[in-house]
Amino acid sequence: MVFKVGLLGLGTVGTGTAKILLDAARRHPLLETLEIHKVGVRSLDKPRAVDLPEACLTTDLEAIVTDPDIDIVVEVIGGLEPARSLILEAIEDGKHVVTANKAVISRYGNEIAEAAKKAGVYVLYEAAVGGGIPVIQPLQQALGVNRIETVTGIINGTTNYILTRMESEGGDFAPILDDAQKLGYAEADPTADVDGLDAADKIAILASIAFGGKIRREDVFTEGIRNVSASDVNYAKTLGFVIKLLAIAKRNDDSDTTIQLRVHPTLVPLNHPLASVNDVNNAVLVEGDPIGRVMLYGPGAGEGPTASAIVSDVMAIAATLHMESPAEEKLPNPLLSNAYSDYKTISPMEDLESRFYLRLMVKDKPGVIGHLGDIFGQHGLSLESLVQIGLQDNLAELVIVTHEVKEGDFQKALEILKASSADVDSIASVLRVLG
Ligand SMILES: NC(=O)C1=CN([C@@H]2O[C@H](COP(=O)(O)OP(=O)(O)OC[C@H]3O[C@@H](n4cnc5c(N)ncnc54)[C@H](OP(=O)(O)O)[C@@H]3O)[C@@H](O)[C@H]2O)C=CC1
Ligand SMILES: N[C@@H](CC=O)C(=O)O
Ligand code: NA
Repeated sequence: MVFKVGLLGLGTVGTGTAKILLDAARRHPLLETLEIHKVGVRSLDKPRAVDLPEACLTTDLEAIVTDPDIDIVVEVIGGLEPARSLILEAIEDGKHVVTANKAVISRYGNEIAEAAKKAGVYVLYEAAVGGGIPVIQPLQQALGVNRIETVTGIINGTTNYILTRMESEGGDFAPILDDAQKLGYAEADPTADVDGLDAADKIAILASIAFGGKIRREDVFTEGIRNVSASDVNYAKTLGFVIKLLAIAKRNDDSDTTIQLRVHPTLVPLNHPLASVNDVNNAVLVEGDPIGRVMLYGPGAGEGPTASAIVSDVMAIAATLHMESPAEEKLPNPLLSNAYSDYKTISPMEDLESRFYLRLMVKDKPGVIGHLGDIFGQHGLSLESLVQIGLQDNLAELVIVTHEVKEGDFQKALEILKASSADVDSIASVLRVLG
């Protein structure tokens, strides 16, 4: 069974989406059931970073959303129009829709949801918030049993990238914004990022899901980062804070219907979990009852991460189509069942490479360190650092960190060390070092 995808847009996100769909190997087997049928763009002459049959490309986007062969429409052209109308037309034509368009979903999500319900199709938008981080689906499903109290997010990659570089390099945001645009993080009009509008779109979407109600987009209090200067960033640092553009949705304690909803630059204490979310990364901190705090963290923008979210939504729809197809009727949902036929081969531990931390007590006499060095050298083991920590009862405590070495070679060297009783009194501890 093959499901056909109509892709509207082949810019940053569209290109990433096409790359995944054209290279399904070693991904979820459902991706093998998906095929790009048509791709809608504005200009046919632009060079493209993906190889698609020329006949695939068209500037006639209406023809894609009404093409009877297409099952799923992916909208990644951005902007309000014609994106909104194309989504509605696709729905009316009985197609499922996947979109990354937070501007459209935050403003017209209710109209779109009504139309989708009437037509009996799905509209999914995981890519619209937090780029590649699964945020929408966890809020709807895995965290759905919780009574959500607060959703606090760093949900604009461009401004987080700018603020992080302002903090690490000093300087104002204009030249750094140029880099964010080149990296494909920023919106076509980066005002939406810098002035907090993009984050406001996203928190409106999250609040609606977290608190189970419609949100009027214009109700989100919004302040961007334009007025945050290099001096503010520096003073904040001196006081033990970092400045982040936070989007906050909070249920008022005494109310089931009233919530707070705002986006503004905020001084975040350095020990807060959101303080270490840097560069283009986003994070959404969810506080709920009974789960407590959960933080969803990862790349919030860019070609690959955003495409990952798009294709995961397409795959979720393919799973439902798969179950509805007459040949497969009564099969379980392929996303909820694991039926693997082959075992994976696990590499033997002795072949794995890692760095090691070693603490040992050695005799305090000349030539010991040279002898240890010989043993390590014979096993291809080079040292990153060696520190003598202290001396007591004629024993010196040495702490060693090795460079990467095969586990098997390290263990052989360790056996010889243990047996070198003339030099080594005892091995106090051996730990593996990450990275
Ligand atoms: N970039 C990112 O990191 C993220 C983006 N998003 C969202 O994804 C969507 C797409 O963003 P992005 O890929 O960055 O945008 P780009 O500007 O890179 O790409 C837009 C694409 O849509 C096509 N297009 C635009 N308008 C029309 C039109 N009227 N008719 C036909 N084709 C059109 C363009 O065609 P052509 O190539 O011919 O110019 C281009 O291929 C937006 O909604 C954005 O908010 C969400 C998360 C992250
Ligand atoms: N411009 C947005 C792109 C993803 O939504 C951002 O910078 O986060
Ligand atoms: Na996401």
